[in-house]
Amino acid sequence: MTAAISGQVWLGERPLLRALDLHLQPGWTCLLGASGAGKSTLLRLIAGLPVAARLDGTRQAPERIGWMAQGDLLQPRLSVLANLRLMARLRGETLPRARAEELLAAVGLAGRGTDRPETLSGGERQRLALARVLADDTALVALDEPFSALDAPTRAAMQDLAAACLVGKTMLMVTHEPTEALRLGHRVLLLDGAALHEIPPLPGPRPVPLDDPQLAQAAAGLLARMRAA
Ligand SMILES: Nc1ncnc2c1ncn2[C@@H]1O[C@H](COP(=O)(O)OP(=O)(O)OP(=O)(O)O)[C@@H](O)[C@H]1O
Repeated sequence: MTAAISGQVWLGERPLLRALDLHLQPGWTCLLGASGAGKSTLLRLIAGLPVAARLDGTRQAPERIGWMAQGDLLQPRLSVLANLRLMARLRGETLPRARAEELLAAVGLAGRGTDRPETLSGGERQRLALARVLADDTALVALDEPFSALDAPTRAAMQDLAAACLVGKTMLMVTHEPTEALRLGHRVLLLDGAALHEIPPLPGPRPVPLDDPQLAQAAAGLLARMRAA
């Protein structure tokens, strides 16, 4: 087990989660739910980030956690390479240049090291954000709708790339997209009625191929369940 959180989560007098008992294992756990249900709050609680809500319970998580969100948090004045090496620099460490170049190549950004973030497309910026997560090399990676601003083909490509690059780590990802949750999720959770509900994952390796005949049907079923929630 990489991380765990249990107890109750309260937003003032309103319970966001009543009998929370979540244990995260290596692989992808995808978290869905209606807007305002508390997905980002739960993710941030696990990541140890500030939230408006209060946890009455316990949290167990690694000291350092990777973070990837819709906003890529790139520093506009720094080059691609410098952005990639920034986190290590802030910790007083050095990410060797050869390793940084290797990571850029792994995410399809070979040769872009001296470019500025403004010259990257939305998909390329998220590739760089993924490389930064890989550079951090944390056991747990929290992802808050990281691909939701991307067009459909770029989004699918990022799902494939993230699944390939993050093998062996523990990922908790908030998403609004049932297909994305089912493609990546070894475990799929729906937050509804202040409780987490297990959605049966699809069989086979991750990511589930886009043309898997079971994917569209399962995604339609999950969407219907989300609409009824
Ligand atoms: N800074 C804050 N101050 C007060 N209430 C907040 C704050 N941040 C979130 N909330 C409230 O906490 C509840 C859960 O918010 P949260 O962002 O976790 O939901 P979510 O499921 O991630 O929603 P979405 O899918 O729209 O991002 C919501 O009712 C929201 O209004």
